Amino acid sequence: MEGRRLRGGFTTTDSPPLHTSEPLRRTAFNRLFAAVYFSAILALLYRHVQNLFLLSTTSLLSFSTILSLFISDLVLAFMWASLQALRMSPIRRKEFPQDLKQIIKDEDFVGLDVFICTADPYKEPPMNVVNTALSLMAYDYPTDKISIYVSDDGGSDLTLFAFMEAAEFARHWLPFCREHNVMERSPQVYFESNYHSSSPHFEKIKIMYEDMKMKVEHVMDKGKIADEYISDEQRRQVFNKWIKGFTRMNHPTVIQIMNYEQVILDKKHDKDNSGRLMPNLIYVSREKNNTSPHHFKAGALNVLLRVSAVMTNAPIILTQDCDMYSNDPQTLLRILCYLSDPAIKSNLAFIQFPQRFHGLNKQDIYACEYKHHFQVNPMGFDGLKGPSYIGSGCFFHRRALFGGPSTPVPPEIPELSPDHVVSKPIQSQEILSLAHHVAGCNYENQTNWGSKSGFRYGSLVEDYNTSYRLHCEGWKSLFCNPKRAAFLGDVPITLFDVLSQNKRWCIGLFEVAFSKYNPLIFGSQYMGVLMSLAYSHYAFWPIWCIPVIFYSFLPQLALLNQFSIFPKLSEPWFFLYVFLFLGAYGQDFVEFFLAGGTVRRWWNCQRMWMIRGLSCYLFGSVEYLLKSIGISTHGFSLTSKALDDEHSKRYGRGIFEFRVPSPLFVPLTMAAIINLFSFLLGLTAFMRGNNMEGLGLQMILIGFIVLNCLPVYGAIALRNDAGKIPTQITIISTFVSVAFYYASSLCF
Ligand SMILES: O=c1ccn([C@@H]2O[C@H](COP(=O)(O)OP(=O)(O)O[C@H]3O[C@H](CO)[C@@H](O)[C@H](O)[C@H]3O)[C@@H](O)[C@H]2O)c(=O)[nH]1
Ligand SMILES: [Mn+2]
Repeated sequence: MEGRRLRGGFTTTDSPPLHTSEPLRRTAFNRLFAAVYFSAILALLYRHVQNLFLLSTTSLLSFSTILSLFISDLVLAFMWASLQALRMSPIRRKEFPQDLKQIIKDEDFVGLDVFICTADPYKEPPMNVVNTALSLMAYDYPTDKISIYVSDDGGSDLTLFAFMEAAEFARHWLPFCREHNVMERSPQVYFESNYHSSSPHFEKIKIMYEDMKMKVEHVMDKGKIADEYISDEQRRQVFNKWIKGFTRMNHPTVIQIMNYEQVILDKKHDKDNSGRLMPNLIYVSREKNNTSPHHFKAGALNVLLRVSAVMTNAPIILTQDCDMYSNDPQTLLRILCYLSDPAIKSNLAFIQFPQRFHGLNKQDIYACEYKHHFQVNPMGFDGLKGPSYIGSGCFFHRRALFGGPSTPVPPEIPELSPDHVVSKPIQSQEILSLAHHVAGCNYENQTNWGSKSGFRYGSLVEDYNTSYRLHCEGWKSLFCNPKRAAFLGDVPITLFDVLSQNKRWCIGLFEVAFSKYNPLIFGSQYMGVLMSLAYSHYAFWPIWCIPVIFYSFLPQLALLNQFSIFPKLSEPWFFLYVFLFLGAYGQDFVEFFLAGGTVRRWWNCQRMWMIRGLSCYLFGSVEYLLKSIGISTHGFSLTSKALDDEHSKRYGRGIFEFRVPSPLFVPLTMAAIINLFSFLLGLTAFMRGNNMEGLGLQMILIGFIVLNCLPVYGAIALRNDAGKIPTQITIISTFVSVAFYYASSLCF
């Protein structure tokens, strides 16, 4: 494959290619560097083993110190080695949607069912969810081929109300976008952008939008729908379903097909104000009760999979988080470039777009862009069997969710089969009652849902888990990363939210790592060594906490006791350490930079890696452990997408927001304190002219960590705003640090 430009998407020999792929130029370097770096790792491990067993003067203390460093370095080595799988054959793809029209006709465009998940109207404001839906409805695509399904796990009449209003607005918004060739199809983004249309329609549509927004926000403020907003008997009947005892965890199924003119039209699609057909818009809140497991987002997606099968059964499905609006109306044309290529279509499970975000601050202080995870590593996966699914911005072949390419798993009723043709209008009674039936909370009992078909259960990272299992079944996937982001979403803007989100991922990843489907053992039999290594890299993500914690405390406590644990500056081994450090950080930087990153953002990214190591990787591992012995039951802690003015301002200025008195911050605060004190002590010893040769490497490491902790010092001592580290966290951390110091001085 190397060196050759792969062309695909031909239907006749002289038509232009619809997509190409080429290997990244750095591939050869990556392989060479991996060989060199691997030798260096072996040398380091050799040194540890030698120290462990061959030194005659080994005391218990130095033995356990060396052992700790050895374990840490083994973990680092494993994480490094598994990552190399993604550096072996990365590729970059390009598609040419402008040539599509020459090859396929409008009527050949495939049907698309869009799934949008939302789960809490207060953490995920309905106006945002509505904007996401509107942006997707307004794709440049035959509108009658699109159906939007909204899953509301919050079971909220407020969200439903917002969608009823949105349906009204959509009748005007869609033709407006077409006529004015609007690029920003999320109305919120469009009206906020500096662009001002001279069209008389502009003011009119803006007023309509503001009017809708005002109504929805009013309803949100009041927490209920005022009578004056219930315009007719039909709406009243819908909202009457929210009777006393209807809670988000306990309620019957609500399925509401939006009709754009508030009259039921017995046909497949409604029309917009210019007479064009409108996409279907369907609100689904699945049945819930306190006794049946609902499997969080995976459960919600499986309900949509079934409800949509009964109603429209489009062969392509787009899964979308409620904050991820469409930023490019042409995205569907891009995916058609792949779908129309018979050479890749047959075993292609999904096409994944990267998650990209709006509203990141300039330096991305919490490294929420996840550039490696969402943009760099998927290219590495793409050169193997394809990227993993990341929950949003992913186009599935419906068929891929029903067994392997050559081993189909038929659903329990024929109406759910991917080949089933829907012949009745979606408003018909039979369709509606079947849809309610398949959305019931006991429907999945004794079926393959969540195990052999649909989105897979058993992990809080249902996305990772599902694609892993699909790849094991023999499916492939591909990564599509156009210059203009296809989707843009929200990022959490407080450190606590970021770390809680990461903690959930850690628990979910461990749930896969320590299941019978462990990617190293099970995965390697079905996907090959490289894919299995790549998936393992993520499955074992939380074990980063082992080296991060050891390296944040051990050399520091040793230095406080004048104890040397690394080679002297004059020894050749010193250069090995320097090479290993610079090599890993250097390569990481180059990849980040080549993917369009800045130096500051990279710096923050490596800082966040350290912070995560000292918080969520550790707490996630502990929580996973407690969960597996039945002590805690961790649910899906939703990431808040609601913006608070004061937070937003500080975030915009790049200031860390701690605020919450959470134990998550204790190890980090301790590391900051201990590193600072050991650094100061080392510095004074150096000024006094003590011989520091044996402690040189320790000082360099500590200096690096202190630099990384600068925002933490500010948040402990120099700030007075509400976002600083809460005083009790500082006090606890100081006490524990002092205790650590005393304990260490007894040992060293
Ligand atoms: O019981 C639930 C819980 C969550 N969600 C939805 O799942 C989506 C993701 O939740 P969010 O709180 O935004 O989590 P993130 O950590 O930001 O999401 C990332 O990680 C998740 C796995 O943990 C993936 O599902 C997401 O697609 C991916 O963007 C949202 O649309 C939620 O409404 C549900 O529908 N039901
Ligand atoms: Mn999210």
